[in-house]
Amino acid sequence: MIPDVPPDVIRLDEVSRVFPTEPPVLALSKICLRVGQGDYVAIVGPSGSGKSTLLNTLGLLDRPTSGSYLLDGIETTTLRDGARTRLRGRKIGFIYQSFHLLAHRTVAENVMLAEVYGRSARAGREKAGLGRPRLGRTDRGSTWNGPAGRGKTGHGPVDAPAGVTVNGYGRRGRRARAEEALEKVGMTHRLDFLPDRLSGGERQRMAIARALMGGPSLLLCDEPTGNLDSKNTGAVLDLFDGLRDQGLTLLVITHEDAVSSRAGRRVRISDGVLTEE
Ligand SMILES: Nc1ncnc2c1ncn2[C@@H]1O[C@H](COP(=O)(O)OP(=O)(O)OP(=O)(O)O)[C@@H](O)[C@H]1O
Repeated sequence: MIPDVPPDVIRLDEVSRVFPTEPPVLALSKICLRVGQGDYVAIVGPSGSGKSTLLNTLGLLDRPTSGSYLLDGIETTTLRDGARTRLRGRKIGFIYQSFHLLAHRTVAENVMLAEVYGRSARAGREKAGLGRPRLGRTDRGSTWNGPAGRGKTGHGPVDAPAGVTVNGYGRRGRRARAEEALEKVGMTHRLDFLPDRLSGGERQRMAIARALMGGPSLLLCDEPTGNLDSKNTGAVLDLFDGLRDQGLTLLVITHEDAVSSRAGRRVRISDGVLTEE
């Protein structure tokens, strides 16, 4: 009998992305890439080589011009926006260099909000045709107001009384899931702190907890240690090792050898062409 082999988490076949500028830019050129469950892959390459375009494509924030992208065995290139957004919400967590935290929300609330708004905020960006996510926009409150909104009273999804559901999720369950995610990153002692009371390393750990909400199978990280000193970089990399050991798949864009040397695999992009190192 043939054993059941799980599909690759990521399978790209001849994926190209051309930006239709004048002249057009070939940002990704016939990229083939297979990444299995629990793989930890560093993406390196010079500025302008296509790293962010690749990450946006993998994160279903951008569509290839041609080629096939299977995520957990699902062909994504032919999915409609709504289906892509739901798939992204279920399977993918994002971590960025700047932590993109809401300044007036506590640690626990920031993490809880990821579950409430994650889908709609990302959908909004995609619909608006915004390539690389710039979450500073959401920090200013434009997108994060979401379907339930937040009046002047501050009464919004996070504040909703226990038992009231927002977007189909109960507040109490959301709080419990946020605490669980924060426990994974060693942040339960800071649940009710505001982000400005946290160190850089703590902020990034909180952002990692936020990315873990919803139980993604894939973490996409864009220079996750770019704002951290070497001690905090080490702590984040230890966390990544632990997540990989639990079966998460990680792809990390990085310029830092300290980071890429911890990954099991390194791929390089030059002028949109990907090669294994
Ligand atoms: N929306 C866009 N329209 C036109 N060209 C674009 C667009 N986004 C990216 N590009 C071009 O595509 C190429 C790849 O860009 P990308 O941002 O993916 O590079 P990168 O490797 O992430 O660079 P960096 O390390 O500086 O962030 C570059 O030549 C860039 O100018």
